[in-house]
Amino acid sequence: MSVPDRRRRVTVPELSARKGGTPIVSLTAYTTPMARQLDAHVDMLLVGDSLGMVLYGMESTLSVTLDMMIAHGAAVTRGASQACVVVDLPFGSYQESPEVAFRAAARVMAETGCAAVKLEGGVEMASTVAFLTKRGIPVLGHIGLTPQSVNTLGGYRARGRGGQESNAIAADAFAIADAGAFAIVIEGTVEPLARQLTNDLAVPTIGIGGSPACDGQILVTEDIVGLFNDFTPKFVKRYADLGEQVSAAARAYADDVRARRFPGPEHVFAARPSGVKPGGSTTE
Ligand SMILES: Nc1nc(=O)c2c([nH]1)NC[C@@H]1CN(c3ccc(C(=O)N[C@@H](CCC(=O)O)C(=O)O)cc3)CN21
Ligand SMILES: CC(C)C(=O)C(=O)O
Ligand SMILES: [Mg+2]
Repeated sequence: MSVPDRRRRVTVPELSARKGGTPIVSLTAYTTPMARQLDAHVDMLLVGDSLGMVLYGMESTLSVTLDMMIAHGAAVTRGASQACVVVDLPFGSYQESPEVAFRAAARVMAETGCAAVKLEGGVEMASTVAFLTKRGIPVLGHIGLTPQSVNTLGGYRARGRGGQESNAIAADAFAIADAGAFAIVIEGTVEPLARQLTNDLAVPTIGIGGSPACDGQILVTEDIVGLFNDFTPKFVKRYADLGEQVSAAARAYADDVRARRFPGPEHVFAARPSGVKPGGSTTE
């Protein structure tokens, strides 16, 4: 139960085929070094627009641009050779029309080398999901707590409490699945609804504050390793405290410099390199 044995990249159809099987394991990645660390351990890497909040200190995901997603998407595909890489379409790049969405998604696919895009929304986005999938762009759906709608939802609160909201989220899920999404992220949604949708949909569900019943799980990597501490959603489990380790390293380095313990002799370029043969030439 550690590193899956793979030589090649996980494909989108392979993710779809995991419905009801071994849970799909997914994490976010925004950079090459993090992608390299995660690649062997997960089935899918998501370049999430959460990078606006996690890497750039933005208040929400609404200010993230298509150029930012493309730069980080390309960085992640350079660091990953095994996991399926999916890139979020940012707010404003796809909501206007299927044609506008296709233009944005085609840039993402061509300029990052990712395998699929993710977009937020339900019934209102179904025609766009169909437009993209029919033209060769696999789409991962995202319903429930959709952070790009934080202003209409009124905050990052759990969804699906109450019959009307529950029915609306179910309609969203079926609309996106019927439109051809290869899987659907269910975020911040009460367990009974996430469980029912997982049972009723033919495509895999990937939960983030969904439920253990989902066909897979996803979290923001910085949340689980303690590198993002502005807020911690209830659905996050902490696996490491790298933020504390970074602080400790910086503190130790600062102490060393101030006490003149660093740099030591081993960190200094000598005037004459030590590897010179007697009487021989150097490569200087
Ligand atoms: N680092 C990070 N992790 C995420 O999971 C994440 C992002 N950023 N950015 C985009 C969205 C925003 N998300 C969020 C943000 C806050 C809460 C949160 O604080 N939820 C509270 C309840 C808040 C309320 O009731 O108003 C909780 O207890 O979970 C949840 C999800 C999920 N996504
Ligand atoms: C957490 C996931 C689902 C996401 O959309 C993001 O990271 O932006
Ligand atoms: Mg996102």
